[in-house]
Amino acid sequence: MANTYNPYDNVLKTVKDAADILGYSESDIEAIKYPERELKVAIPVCMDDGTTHVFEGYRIQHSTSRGPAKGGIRFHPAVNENEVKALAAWMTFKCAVVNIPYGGGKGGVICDPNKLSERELRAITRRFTAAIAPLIGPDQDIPAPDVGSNATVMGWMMDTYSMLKGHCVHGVVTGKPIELGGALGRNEATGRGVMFTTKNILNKLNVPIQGTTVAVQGMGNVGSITAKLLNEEGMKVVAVSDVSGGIYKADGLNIPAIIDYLSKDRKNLLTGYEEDGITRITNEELLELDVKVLIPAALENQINASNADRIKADIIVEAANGPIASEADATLNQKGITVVPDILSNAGGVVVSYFEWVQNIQSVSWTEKEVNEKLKNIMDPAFEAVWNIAQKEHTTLRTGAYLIAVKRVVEAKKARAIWP
Ligand SMILES: NC(=O)C1=CN([C@@H]2O[C@H](COP(=O)(O)OP(=O)(O)OC[C@H]3O[C@@H](n4cnc5c(N)ncnc54)[C@H](O)[C@@H]3O)[C@@H](O)[C@H]2O)C=CC1
Ligand SMILES: O=C(O)CCC(=O)C(=O)O
Repeated sequence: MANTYNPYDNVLKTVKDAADILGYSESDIEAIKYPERELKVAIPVCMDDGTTHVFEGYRIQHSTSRGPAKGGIRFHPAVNENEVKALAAWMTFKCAVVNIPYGGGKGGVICDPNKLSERELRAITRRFTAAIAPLIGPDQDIPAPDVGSNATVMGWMMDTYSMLKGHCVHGVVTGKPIELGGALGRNEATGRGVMFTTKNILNKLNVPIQGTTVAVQGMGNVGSITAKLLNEEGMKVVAVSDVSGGIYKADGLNIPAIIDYLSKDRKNLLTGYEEDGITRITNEELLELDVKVLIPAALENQINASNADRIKADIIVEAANGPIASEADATLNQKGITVVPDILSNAGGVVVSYFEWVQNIQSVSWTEKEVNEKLKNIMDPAFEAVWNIAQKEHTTLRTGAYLIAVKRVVEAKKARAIWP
């Protein structure tokens, strides 16, 4: 990743493009250029070897205009302030485009979970939760899983926060273990939303679902569930990858076998996975494969000025947040590649997080079938609305999504009369 890359600049540029089409003035959008609150914390942890290591963490609330801040917690070595700011802002616009009553926030700790013992990870999580406790809460800011964190981590966060409050607070985090009030279907929700979105775009472009080739970058929560569900729908997943590299098979990979392999290894790495007929490829090669659908489901800035002109997929469904840098968007557009933007295609996770929070607050529980149906009932109309506005305004789907989202956020700010 180039040192000069600042994903927050990407967000601001996209917001400005949409605001210009909407006819908003600089004053109208001034406030959404700045995160409302940023907290940087030091997290001292006693490591297994007895030494003390101080980790750095962040919780940033981009906006609470439409509701409490909402967004995941990332544990990754590349976490930095600009990244968390961008991730928080993307949450604001994601919640707006699917019209759920949240603003946007995000958190992160600079660490590599693959190099930590479970005890060390738990100690980081507990100390981090205590440090950001003044900012979070069911009515203020509700964390959830993101890269490097998961339901187990959310369980530790909920426990730590509840200890500080002196009573059980289910609604402080979502994506929790089912035993602690986690929503059925949350673990699969982001991938399921990506699957709905992929089917929607294929339908719009008159591309058959059966046998259509897909490559998925990243085989974590989002990528692996996406690959699984698309495979079950009859698409041919020919390539997948993770941080250790990728694998390719023209006839289609055995996705259930790959997921089974990954589930047996705590570090979740594809290294060592064997299947007849596979070729090992790099992540760069995966992105440049001649497939119908490319699904980046790992990190930001994977497609940028250095490789955009080599992308051969016809459709890119962004499952990761910010996988395409702004400067690459224009190149992809000129090449006739259709991009379905992150704030729409990966919104399934936060939508089911919203369902989890609603269930927690009301002390009720919905079946997985109910959750999945309600998710589809939000994702499909949101896709349709973005598609329609992009057609009407002759814009990309990304600009279309921001036309809807920016308008909702700006109008909410105006309705609250935040400025005199
Ligand atoms: N977990 C969720 O519910 C949601 C996640 N997202 C986004 O989806 C993306 C993936 O998140 P998760 O699947 O939750 O994370 P995860 O931690 O479960 O998986 C991340 C995957 O990316 C791979 N990876 C890491 N660095 C890589 C690199 N340099 N090149 C290729 N692969 C690499 C990892 O090996 C792993 O397979 C992120 O952008 C996240 O913000 C978006 C919406 C919701
Ligand atoms: O489920 C959530 O609240 C947020 C998930 C997330 O971090 C994201 O959509 O990027």
